[in-house]
Amino acid sequence: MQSLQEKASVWSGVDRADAFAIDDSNLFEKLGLQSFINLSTNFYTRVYDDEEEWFRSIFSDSKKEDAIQNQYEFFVQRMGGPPLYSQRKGHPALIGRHRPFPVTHEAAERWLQHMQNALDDSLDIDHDSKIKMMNFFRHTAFFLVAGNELKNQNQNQNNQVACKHAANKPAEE
Ligand code: HEM
Repeated sequence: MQSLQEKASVWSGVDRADAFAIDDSNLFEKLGLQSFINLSTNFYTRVYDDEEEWFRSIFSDSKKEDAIQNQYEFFVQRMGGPPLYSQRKGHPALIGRHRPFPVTHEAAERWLQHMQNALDDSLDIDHDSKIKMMNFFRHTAFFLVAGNELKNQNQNQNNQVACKHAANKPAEE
């Protein structure tokens, strides 16, 4: 049986090495906190303004400011910065935390389109970092789609899947 990681690679078209090239250097040190805040603010402004109700409604139980903070704190800690997310909320457990949401192939593509547009707007992020981030986002998005399909196959399964998507990278590296 294909693992979630293998499905993520096939569906996203991004292999593991490219997905985790975010670990080849410390993107937090390179870009700084404000770039991550700007990116998540731009991204979620697009999401909450989406003309497609089916997509917008996935986020309707969350306050925009909370969603922005959750996202940039996770990105910061995953890309070499301090563990802001885990200090506040514990392990990211991305599959488990996305359990309530319909993370379909279609939703992943729309999420990624908003993120691509937000990155295109980001003058404070260099081209190489954008490519690395987008590969990580794309692979992770389809990792979540694979987790969503597993959930649908077995509603009672415990989805605590340990994975490199959520591993902390020490700030001093
Ligand atoms: C594939 C399409 C995706 C959909 C439909 C989706 C949907 C959602 C929704 C509805 C939330 C709740 C908003 C909040 O209260 O924070 C959320 C949270 C979150 N998402 Fe996603 N997401 C997707 C992809 C991703 C990807 C690719 C990542 C990481 C690279 C990610 C990381 C997170 C994080 C860290 C949170 C905060 C979780 C929490 O603290 O509860 N998501 N997502």
